[in-house]
Amino acid sequence: MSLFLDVLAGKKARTPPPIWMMRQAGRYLPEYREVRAKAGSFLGLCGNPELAAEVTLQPIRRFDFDAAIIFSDILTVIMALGHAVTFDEGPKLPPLEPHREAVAALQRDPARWRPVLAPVCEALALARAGLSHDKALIGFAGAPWTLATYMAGGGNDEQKAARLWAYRDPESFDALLALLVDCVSQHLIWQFEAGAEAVQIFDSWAGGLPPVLFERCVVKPTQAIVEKVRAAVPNAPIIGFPRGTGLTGLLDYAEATGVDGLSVDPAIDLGLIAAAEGPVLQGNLDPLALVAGGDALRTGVESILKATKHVPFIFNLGHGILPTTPIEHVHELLKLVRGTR
Ligand SMILES: Cc1c2[nH]c(c1CCC(=O)O)Cc1[nH]c(c(CCC(=O)O)c1C)Cc1[nH]c(c(CCC(=O)O)c1C)Cc1[nH]c(c(C)c1CCC(=O)O)C2
Repeated sequence: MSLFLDVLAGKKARTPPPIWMMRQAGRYLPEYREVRAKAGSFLGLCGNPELAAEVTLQPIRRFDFDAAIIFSDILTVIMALGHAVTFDEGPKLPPLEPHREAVAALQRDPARWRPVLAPVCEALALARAGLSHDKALIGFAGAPWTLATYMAGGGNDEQKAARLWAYRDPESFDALLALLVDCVSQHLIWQFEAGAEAVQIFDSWAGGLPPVLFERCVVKPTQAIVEKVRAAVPNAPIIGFPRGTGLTGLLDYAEATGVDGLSVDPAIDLGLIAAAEGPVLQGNLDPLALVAGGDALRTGVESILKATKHVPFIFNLGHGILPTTPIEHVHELLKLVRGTR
């Protein structure tokens, strides 16, 4: 079994810990930029299984990370529901009308989701075939709340449109979340069937919600996904990443959803959360400390390793790697985490 899966199964602390990075296939790598140019567009790259598998493997070849994450995007699920998604310096979606009719018009037949999501599964099979057995392959999906924030009209604006919709018309917003729970669960199950050995659920906009909305829109839908996926794939290893929730939100989420792993954002004191009995921890270096390098990187890594010395732990960033990250800093990070290995 790979070091990553062994630790995620909660067996024990390992020194050095397994390491991978969110968004590890991306624009900071020249070989990624080359394939991306060949594909023509980001969505073209996501929809081409050979090229998607190739960029999935690039960071493993270059850095020998312990896990590969399949190259795709969380917004593919929205496309499977029949809602338009384009990318132009970030995602651009026409806002879904906050009414029952608009939700009812979305595609709810799994047979119609399948052709849109199949390239992800084909890429997973190709990537798994290209990985050695000591490396794990991670699938992923966006969480219903974060996907709904993009559908309602933008994520990075305190999620105003989605929050207003959730307050003003709870019935249709909950129907949207329920549909997203079904499609995300099915997508994750298909990914396991195609060769994923663990999955991560990205809830990038889980932070800043009042407790009632956090419970209703983040915790409950994620709990339902974990249940559905485990019903189809017994013991499926699942990592949750509810970003920006603070310590108590994170602990509530972990306990209620039953995820195996918790990806922790940079604002959380890992020492405090390591002291609480909970899921396997993953995280949480500030991506900007990796951009900066030097002392910021060294002290950041040291404090994370010290805080997690006695608990099962997976080293990662606290959010995705930034396109401006110097490649030498990633090598330096690996040296700091792995010593001379
Ligand atoms: C919110 C979100 C999205 N996508 C994702 C999230 C959740 C994580 C997070 O909070 O960052 C998740 C994601 N996006 C991508 C992956 C691939 C796997 C990985 O390496 O982690 C994953 C796991 C590729 C990508 N997704 C995107 C890129 C850049 C596209 C390019 O090559 O031009 C990549 C490599 C585009 C994307 N996709 C999305 C945005 C906001 C953007 C634009 C921002 C940006 O350009 O970095 C939506």
